[in-house]
Amino acid sequence: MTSITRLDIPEVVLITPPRFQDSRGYFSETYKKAALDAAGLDFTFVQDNESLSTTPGTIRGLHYQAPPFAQAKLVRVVSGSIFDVAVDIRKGSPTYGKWVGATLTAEGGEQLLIPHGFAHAFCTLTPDVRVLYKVDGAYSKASEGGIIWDDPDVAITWPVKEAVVSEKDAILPRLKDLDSPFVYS
Ligand SMILES: Cc1cn([C@H]2C[C@H](O)[C@@H](COP(=O)(O)OP(=O)(O)O[C@H]3O[C@H](C)C(=O)[C@H](O)[C@H]3O)O2)c(=O)[nH]c1=O
Repeated sequence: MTSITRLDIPEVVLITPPRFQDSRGYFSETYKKAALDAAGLDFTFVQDNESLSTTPGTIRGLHYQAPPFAQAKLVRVVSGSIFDVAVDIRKGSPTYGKWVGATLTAEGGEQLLIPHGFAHAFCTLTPDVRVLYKVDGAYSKASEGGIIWDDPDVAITWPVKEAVVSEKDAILPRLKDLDSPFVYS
């Protein structure tokens, strides 16, 4: 049975599909639309992404795409482990600016479902981390936005003090300087 747990911001959901172990290893249905639909998680994913981060302490994000190119994401790890984070950036939300996170591991097969209206980032905890994630909207570079990973107002408790980030991510704005394109409803 797939384990489905809503986090403290309940729109963000931790999903752990079962693994069927035998003497060869294991088998797992890593994505099953019917299982998510049965839990009221109605998403139609249109693109699969993969990233490799070689150095522990790499942080990718905090990123989002603005509507009409907003992306929900279903994130999992196939090698290593990450601390995965979602920040609520829906104007008017009771949890605006708040974050939730979960540790996702290749060993455990945990997945995080992040809906529209959230900025997403992860920090790698091991070398050579491969992250796979489904998105329900195609890539739109022109629609990309973000928040700096160590925004003191968001105050994410990252497992690292110094991070490896891209040049693009190093100059992302603070939440207080962002006019979020998302509205809570
Ligand atoms: C996201 C994306 C990127 N690209 C190209 C654009 C660049 O030439 C190259 C690296 O892109 P970027 O530096 O934005 O990759 P990440 O820093 O891993 O960005 C991702 O990191 C955080 C965790 C996210 O949640 C988003 O999915 C995404 O923003 O891949 C594509 O061709 N298609 C895509 O969907």
